[in-house]
Amino acid sequence: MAKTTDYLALDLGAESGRGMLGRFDGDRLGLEEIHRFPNGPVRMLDTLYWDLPRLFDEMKTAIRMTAAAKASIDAIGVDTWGVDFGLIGRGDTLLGNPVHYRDPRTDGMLDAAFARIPRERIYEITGLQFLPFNTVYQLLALKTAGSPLLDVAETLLMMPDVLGWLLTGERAAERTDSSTTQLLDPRTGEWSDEICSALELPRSILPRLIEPGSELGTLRASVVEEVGLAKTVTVIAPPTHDTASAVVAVPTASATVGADSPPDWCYLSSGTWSLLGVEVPRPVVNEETYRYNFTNEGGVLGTTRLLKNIMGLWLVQESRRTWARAGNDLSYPQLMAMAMSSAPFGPLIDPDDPSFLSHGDMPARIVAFCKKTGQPAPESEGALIRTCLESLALKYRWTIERLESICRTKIKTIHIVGGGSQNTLLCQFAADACGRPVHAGPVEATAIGNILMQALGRKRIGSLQQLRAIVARSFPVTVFEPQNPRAWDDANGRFQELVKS
Ligand SMILES: C[C@H](O)[C@H](O)[C@@H](O)C(=O)CO
Repeated sequence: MAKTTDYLALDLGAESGRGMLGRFDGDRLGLEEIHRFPNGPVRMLDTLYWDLPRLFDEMKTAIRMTAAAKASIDAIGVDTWGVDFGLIGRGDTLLGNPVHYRDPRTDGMLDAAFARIPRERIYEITGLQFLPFNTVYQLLALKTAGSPLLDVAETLLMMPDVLGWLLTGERAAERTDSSTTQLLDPRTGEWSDEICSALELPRSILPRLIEPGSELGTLRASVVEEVGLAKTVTVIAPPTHDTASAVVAVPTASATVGADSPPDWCYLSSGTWSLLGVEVPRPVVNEETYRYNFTNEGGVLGTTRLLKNIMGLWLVQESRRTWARAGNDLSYPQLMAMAMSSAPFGPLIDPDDPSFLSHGDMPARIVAFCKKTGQPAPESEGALIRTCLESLALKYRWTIERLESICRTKIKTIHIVGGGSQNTLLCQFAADACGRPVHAGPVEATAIGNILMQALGRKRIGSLQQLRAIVARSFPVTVFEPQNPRAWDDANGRFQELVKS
């Protein structure tokens, strides 16, 4: 009888966090949700912050509940969304709460950076897509505002690394999340001195880099006591960028590590954001990836995630919040049913129009976009949600066609993983718009990738391929076959005009 080992994943997303207990018997993984908690910004004065003390407390609650469930945890791993960070000062002082990436402090910082080092040069070094909230522009905003924090900071720690430090006392930067900073050179694998000096950012605060799957440390004695554990537990740094953990858990049989043939599958990590890309054996940085603003984020075992950020279900989440604030509180199932029964192929939007990025009245912005592009506005909540989902599906097609051109390949299968893989309407639209089968699942891909990379780090799994076979044996996948291609081809013609303009 194979030995069963327990691992705890603390998986924090922009909308919610969870403690997931994974039971691995060497062949299959069982998953149990121990604790789920909401997440979201806290506005103080004019800044949007993350509520770090509450998030850490929720993580301790998850560990306490796991201990109470008598699970003998072999290791714990923390993952979160990318780009955001905390600053640590002398004597292990946390210098304030991390700021939320949708905070407008980075407005104008891209241009401010390009005035000091050419846009092309930043891309040449980092291979990272230009997004206003990349860590480098958040640091430049602090510098430009003359914030005292940069003067007294000893160490910058990305969100998962801050939480790892609070658990263990160790300061280190796990590579996958560090790759979302636009300060890392994926070829040298090191922080870029050139970008730091061009922007006059303190290179010294960037900590040592560690690989996904490596040991970070053990729980502090004070944490062990507070959560009621009998003994300390090892903390492994999984792929701490949630998207990286999700990509690990894609149940594909195709190998990348050591493969010379280009990928014939793509992944879409679907949630607040839609992260659509392919797994490649090395960074792809060229004129085409630059023109279409593709990114090279760090993967596991030497792989690279060549992908694009697409605005995602944030469009639906923020519309729902706007209507709820106005007293029209509609649930997601209600909104999906209303969208389903709305007329197909009404107005379309470019989901990545900058006007959709920050918090606020999303329905009004979508109506404004339609007016600006000479289209009638959606006439109901259902029609507006349908506009969002159809437009997302068409942006997936736009992205896949460019990935095929960049990688000289044909993508045969779309793997949709994460919470958004439960959105059957969007999964079907994605299959239809892209004319390729969608394999949806697993839902908890991030926690699964986090847990199985802990097991790999503990030498209980020998390869990424073996890991993915375990996922395929342990979790269901729903297949959506493409339908109605003609109608989507017509809509795609309209959409291409929109994204061009
Ligand atoms: C800012 C986003 O959080 C980031 O680009 C994305 O990769 C992510 O982390 C999604 O959870």
